[in-house]
Amino acid sequence: MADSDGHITSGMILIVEDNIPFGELVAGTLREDGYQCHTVSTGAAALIWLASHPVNLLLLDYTLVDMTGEAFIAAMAEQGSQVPFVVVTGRDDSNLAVQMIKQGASDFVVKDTALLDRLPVVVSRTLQEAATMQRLCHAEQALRQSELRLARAQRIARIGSWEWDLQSNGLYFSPELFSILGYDGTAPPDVSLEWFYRQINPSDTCFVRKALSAAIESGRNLNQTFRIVTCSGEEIVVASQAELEYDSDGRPELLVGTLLDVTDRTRAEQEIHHLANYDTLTGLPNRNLLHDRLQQAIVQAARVQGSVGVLFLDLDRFKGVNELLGHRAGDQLLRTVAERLRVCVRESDTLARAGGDEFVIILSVVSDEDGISSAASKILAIISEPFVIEERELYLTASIGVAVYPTDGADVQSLLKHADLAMYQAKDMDRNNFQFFSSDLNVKVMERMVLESSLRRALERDEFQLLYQPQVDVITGSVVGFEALLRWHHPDLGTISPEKFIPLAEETGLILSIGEWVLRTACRQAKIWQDAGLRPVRMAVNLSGRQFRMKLDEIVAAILLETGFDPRWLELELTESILMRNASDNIELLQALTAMGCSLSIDDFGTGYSSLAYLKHFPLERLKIDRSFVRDVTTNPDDRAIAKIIIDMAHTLKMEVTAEGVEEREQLELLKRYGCREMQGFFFSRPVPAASAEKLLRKGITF
Ligand SMILES: Nc1nc2c(ncn2[C@@H]2O[C@@H]3COP(=O)(O)O[C@H]4[C@@H](O)[C@H](n5cnc6c(=O)[nH]c(N)nc65)O[C@@H]4COP(=O)(O)O[C@H]3[C@H]2O)c(=O)[nH]1
Repeated sequence: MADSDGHITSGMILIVEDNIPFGELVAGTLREDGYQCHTVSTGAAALIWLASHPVNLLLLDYTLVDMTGEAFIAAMAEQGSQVPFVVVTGRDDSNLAVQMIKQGASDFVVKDTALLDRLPVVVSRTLQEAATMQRLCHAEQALRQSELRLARAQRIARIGSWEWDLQSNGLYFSPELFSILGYDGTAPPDVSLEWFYRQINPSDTCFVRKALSAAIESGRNLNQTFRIVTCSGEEIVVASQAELEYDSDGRPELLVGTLLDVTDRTRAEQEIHHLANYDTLTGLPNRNLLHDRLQQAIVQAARVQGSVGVLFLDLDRFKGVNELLGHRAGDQLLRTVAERLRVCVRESDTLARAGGDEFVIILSVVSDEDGISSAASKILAIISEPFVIEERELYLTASIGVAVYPTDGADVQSLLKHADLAMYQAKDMDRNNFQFFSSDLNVKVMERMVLESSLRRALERDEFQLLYQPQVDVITGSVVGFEALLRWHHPDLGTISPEKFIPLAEETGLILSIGEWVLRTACRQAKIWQDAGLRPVRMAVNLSGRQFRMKLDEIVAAILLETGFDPRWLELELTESILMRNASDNIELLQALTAMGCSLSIDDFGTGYSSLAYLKHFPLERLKIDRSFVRDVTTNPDDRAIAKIIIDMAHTLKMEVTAEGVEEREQLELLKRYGCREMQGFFFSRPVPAASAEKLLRKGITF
């Protein structure tokens, strides 16, 4: 506690005085001022009291009966007591005073007539000084601790720190910074700025110098990454950040910075960049980088009104080589082809592997078609030279399609597509030749050919993805199932809708392998969710007509076995037309599927020509009302009537019913009133990737 003048007027004072009446007199005076006091008459009693009580100040009579003042002070220090003390002595002896202060006394008072008047001031001042000392001590301790913590954190994070005193040009490096520079066991040198510049990779020195000057001139923070050669000769990459501090006149005084070893991170970034942009087999740019380079070439050509030639090369009958000699030989052949092609292109051109046995060459800024023709002829000639693979001589040819910017396309996509189309024409013309794209080509036929050829490769290139659209019980509000919907991410054409490629997949028979992939992926995903402890829900998978005819039950059984998915959660969606085609033959297959435990539903119900009489012969569990009826159900009386009939009919046949394509609350309310309990549509959620579908399943859908 302090009085109005700021004097400390509380605390426990131990008075050591062999003259007991005098000791009590002193205690009484100090008590009047608010202190607590305890009086002892010997040094030994004082030491015992000190050891067991909190004491803020000691008033020590220098001449004790049992020991000298000097011996008492030594004993006090020995027992670890740091209580401040004021010495009271009968003599006014300045030598003694100095000696006492040297021994640690805070003050010195003479036992004379004015003592009792002076004592409260001396006590208060001593307590105040002691409190200040204690605060200082704590602050120093905290500072030391925080410095230690910072040093530890810097050591763990491998962050070095530095300071450059701009006025004296002195440089300070932290121990961690020396350690980054390789001076771990060795003595660090006397650092100077010039010495530091010599540690930097010479190619980077210039910009580091410039960056430091710029930071000082502009006052902006420094943020630079550069290479350093450590004292063991190893090259590392470091990132340095610094900021300027100013003196009281506002002049730059200090540049304070950190330095971090980012070698591992930089290498990982370079590796990721390489993996994302280069083909691992041949080391050539991949499609990703090809797109970037073509874009750059277009921009450059546009600037000078020049042209760009895009050559799309496909090896003829490469598949046969692969099958005959195996994949290892196939890979070796592709690497050799890449090496040969590399020789044919200039530094400014780009040679990329577009996937499989396809390569693309960008001839940037070409003058005319003759230049492109001679490049293409050179390529064909170099490919037709014999290859020796695994001690076998092989002969290969290639077909090349050419598209030219700007005549055949103004952007990356159309140029690649047209070069691809022209390549198909070259293949048609008995291979081993090149063709320029011509807009007279039957584009529709060609486009189909391109689509078909890339569809053939889509599975092996992992270009398919399943999205999942939730099916919701509108009474309870919970997700009761998902419909798996297929997407094709074409590398050039972007995402292609299933409505566009499923018919083609059907015609070409590719739907069998694609459909199997869909079934396997959907079952595997649903099993992953179940294994993760999520509530089991239905997984609905679309089937196409062609799949329906090909031993579907065996395929489904094999996939269920492989994935371990319980068939009672699998629903197979068939369209009306599939069902009604060879209706009687289908019944057997449908029965085999339901015997396995799967359920069946009719998709897009209402759009086909289902015979109601027949419907009841099929082991169907669910009807899905087509979204074309749902769309206008609130406005079109006919659609409303159809929707109502379908719902009633489903119930009569003891079937479940799901409305598809619900986009608005009004549609939901109306269909719910008609007795439709399960719905699906954008109103609840669009089809989403697996991770988002999982979130919907965990958190539910609010509507
Ligand atoms: N306007 C509107 N549309 C909605 C709404 N809710 C859902 N849809 C869309 O409606 C389609 C429902 O699938 P579907 O009738 O089986 O129709 C499917 C199905 O017949 C076929 N399909 C999709 N995936 C596969 C598959 O894996 N195999 C087979 N064979 N066919 C598939 O492609 C069709 C189209 O599929 P998607 O483009 O994914 O289109 C999906 C879905 O995105 C909505 O509220 N409004």
